[in-house]
Amino acid sequence: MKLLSPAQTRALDQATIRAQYTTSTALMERAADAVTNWLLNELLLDYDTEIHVCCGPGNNGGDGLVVARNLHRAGYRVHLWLLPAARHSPDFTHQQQQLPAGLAGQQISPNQLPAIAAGAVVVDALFGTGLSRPLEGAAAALVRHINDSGAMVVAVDMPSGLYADAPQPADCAVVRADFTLSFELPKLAFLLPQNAGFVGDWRLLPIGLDQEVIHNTAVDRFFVTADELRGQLPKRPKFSHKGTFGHALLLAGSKGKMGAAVLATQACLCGGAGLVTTRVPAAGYDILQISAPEAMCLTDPDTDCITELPDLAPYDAVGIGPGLGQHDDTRMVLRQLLETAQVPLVLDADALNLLGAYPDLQNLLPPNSLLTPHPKEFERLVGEPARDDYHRLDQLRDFAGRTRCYCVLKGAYTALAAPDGTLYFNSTGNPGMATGGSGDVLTGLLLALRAHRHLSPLTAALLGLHAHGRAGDLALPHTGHAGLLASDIVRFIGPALEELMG
Ligand SMILES: NC(=O)C1=CN([C@@H]2O[C@H](COP(=O)(O)OP(=O)(O)OC[C@H]3O[C@@H](n4cnc5c(N)ncnc54)[C@H](OP(=O)(O)O)[C@@H]3O)[C@@H](O)[C@H]2O)[C@H](O)CC1
Ligand SMILES: [K+]
Repeated sequence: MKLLSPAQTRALDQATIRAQYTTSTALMERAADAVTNWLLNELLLDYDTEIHVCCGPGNNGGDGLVVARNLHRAGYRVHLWLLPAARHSPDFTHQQQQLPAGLAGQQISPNQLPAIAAGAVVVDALFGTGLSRPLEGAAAALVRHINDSGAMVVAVDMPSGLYADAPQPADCAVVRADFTLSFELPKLAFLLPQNAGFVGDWRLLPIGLDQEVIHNTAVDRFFVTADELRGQLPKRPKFSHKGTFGHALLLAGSKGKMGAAVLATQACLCGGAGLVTTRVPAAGYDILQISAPEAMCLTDPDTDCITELPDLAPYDAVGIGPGLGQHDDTRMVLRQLLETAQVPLVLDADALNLLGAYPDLQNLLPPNSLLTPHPKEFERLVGEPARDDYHRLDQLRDFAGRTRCYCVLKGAYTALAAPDGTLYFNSTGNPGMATGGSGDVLTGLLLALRAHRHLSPLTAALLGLHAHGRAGDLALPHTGHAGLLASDIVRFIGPALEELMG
């Protein structure tokens, strides 16, 4: 799915109106009907609940007027509150004229705010994608009042006060919604941790916006759904053999962190690599052979860390990092790998920390390498803390462009930046996956997909990120959030990949 800017969203509305020979009022009614239906069918409003619909001066407010009218007609207890404004949008004015006699909107002011009981529902239709500056005066006072009320808050399109794709100054008033009901496509703001408390759970309501226009709108950021990935993992041909799916080499493990090597190895096996060889320090030999008998084990001469790079000739892809440690000799192995590798690389954990501590190594990164930092590792990699989540995305793009690599930023809605600066956000996963070893599993899975001979670097990365989160989602009913372990993710990699197969 494309993540459009507010200007692109406006253009899409207009194009839809032209393409479908409809009017902006009719489109507004579609949007408002979708919100009304969601409130009735998903929130299961009951007739005793007090519903406060708060409307701003633009089309977001217009949506609210129609929702209020719909609910009033259906017999619900609706209170309608309007913000004072010098100008209203034409559609707002039109909808205001359509209000039934029993539903008069009352204007609020900073000293006259509505009484909102904790058991009430607030429909926030103050501002949507047309927000042009931070909220002040009556709007800010009403938003703070709503946030303090304890009522259930449902935001129409956007939580009011939040920008769709840019940071707002600290301390400005933003609605803290329980649910945000957005039309057709998500907004970038919904995917960033700093906005989670404002957006709440978000849902997309289809309103029949023109698909051809969406298709023709150029964007450089996407929210990647299962529908878009399904079929992209080639089916295994009947006469395939283990050589068909590549031979992966993993360099992982150090004293006390051999489990990371095990998890990444298991994930690589479950990710479908034809053969997996794992290089571990000598002390890891028994551990790996017992816990991953399907993999081959190459031991390093050193007991506790990796000090020598094996011959790379047999391998189709190399992964390095899980549990690796940052010993000087290990760093030399990393340098040698970056200098000599002719096959795809996946770099994680301590390999990234070494790249951060010795930035000259970054110049050696072969193009199309895949790096998988979490935000702290990413900060070490770029050597500068991000001002906010938007700035971090800029840094991610810059890094991918500068190194000509694919760089992941792990988290809820894990982001991937491609060398051309395009951003892709993953749609799967759950908070139970924030657990030790989860990243090692991702590395192993991505390594398997990079060893696959028929996947582009981008497709391999997107499939891997999706399948990793989906495996966690499939494990969740069996484990619960707290009980979800990295090894549970491994168990469900196979079923998650099966869903994506052509
Ligand atoms: N396809 C769709 O997504 C559809 C969306 N719809 C709904 O329309 C809104 C967008 O409507 P728009 O009128 O463009 O914008 P808003 O309603 O968000 O607000 C614009 C008005 O608010 C004023 N404004 C902006 N910022 C502030 C502020 N901080 N304080 C006070 N007033 C503010 C703005 O005035 P300007 O001075 O900036 O001109 C406008 O008057 C979208 O979010 C959906 O809810 C359609 O209904 C259907 C299709
Ligand atoms: K809103």
